[in-house]
Amino acid sequence: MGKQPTATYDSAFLKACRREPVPHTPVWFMRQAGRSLPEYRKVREGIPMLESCMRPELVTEITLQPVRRHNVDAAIYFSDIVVPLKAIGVDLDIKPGVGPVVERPIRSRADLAQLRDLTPEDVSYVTEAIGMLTAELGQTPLIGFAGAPFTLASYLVEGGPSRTYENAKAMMYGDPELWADLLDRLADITAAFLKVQIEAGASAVQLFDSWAGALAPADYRRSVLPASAKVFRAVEAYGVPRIHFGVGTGELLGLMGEAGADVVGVDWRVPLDEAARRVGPGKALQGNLDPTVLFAPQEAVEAKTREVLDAAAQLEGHVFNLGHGVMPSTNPDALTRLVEYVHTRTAR
Ligand SMILES: Cc1c2[nH]c(c1CCC(=O)O)Cc1[nH]c(c(CCC(=O)O)c1C)Cc1[nH]c(c(CCC(=O)O)c1C)Cc1[nH]c(c(C)c1CCC(=O)O)C2
Repeated sequence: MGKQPTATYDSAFLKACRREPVPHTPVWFMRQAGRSLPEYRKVREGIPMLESCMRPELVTEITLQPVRRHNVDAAIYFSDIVVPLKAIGVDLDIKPGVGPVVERPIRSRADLAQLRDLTPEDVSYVTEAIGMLTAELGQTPLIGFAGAPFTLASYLVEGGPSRTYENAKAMMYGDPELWADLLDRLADITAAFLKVQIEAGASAVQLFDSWAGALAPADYRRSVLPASAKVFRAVEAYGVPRIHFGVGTGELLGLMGEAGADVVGVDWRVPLDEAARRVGPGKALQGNLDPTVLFAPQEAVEAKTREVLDAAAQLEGHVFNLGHGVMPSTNPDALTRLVEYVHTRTAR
């Protein structure tokens, strides 16, 4: 990775991603901004989710809220995986309590016409917000992110959230050429969206392939990995760490690393020492406390956290996180205490 002469270069988070020695294990949480915070619910009142993603001042405030409150080692840009799709004109919305809903699902070759390339002008509010954010964040790194081609395709083909991905998988098995073209187009959009964030000042990027765990390894390798690898290759030259995360991906961890990640995110189902064996050398790991542990008393949270840290003891690089996003009903004080506990316990 190239050396970046930036204020964030020597942060514990970026050092851990680069597998260098750290003063303490860095911590951040997926979905650290959002409904678990009363200050978030207050500023979002009456503003639809997608609209709030397009207001740079609001994005800046929401992104900073968990950094102020929890003393986490990184901020994650407040947005959503469907923002770049909305920006190129796909008719979709985020329905409260449901998730992304697409007006005209992509089921045929003609439907691909909904997807054109993304230009920086389509998301000028992202460039503006990241400029404001990095000025405020100083030495705290900002993580940019995007949805991976498969997870985006799952919403576009199904038309909304799904448990089975039956339409997406039917296309993948039944019309592999259309599927490959769809994922390739999504790879270009995703890569362009990550480039905008890196050029605006993001210090790292995370590719969320949240639902890839629904796939068998052979299908992932054949029908999904090439598109995700294209995304990682497209941003390689920037030299910023690339994190690759999915849920239920125990059987895919090696392949998710192979796709081109520097850091592989692990959910709570596979202990980190076993995950390291599956991923192989040369990559850091991120994770992996079960987010529901935060509903248990502090002693139980600490005991489960020690299990994670013990399993991580021999890793080349470890970024502490939950195994998936913070649940909206989580007590935010439990998160603040968790950051403090990990920092104290791992201080070197
Ligand atoms: C699959 C996925 C989506 N969006 C995202 C993913 C991948 C991450 C994951 O695996 O959880 C990514 C995402 N979405 C959001 C963030 C915020 C950044 C952060 O982590 O703090 C991130 C990283 C904000 C959001 N994205 C969404 C919210 C809730 C909307 C609100 O606050 O009104 C937030 C804060 C909406 C959304 N958007 C999506 C879902 C499933 C939902 C939840 C629907 C609901 O329960 O209401 C799609």
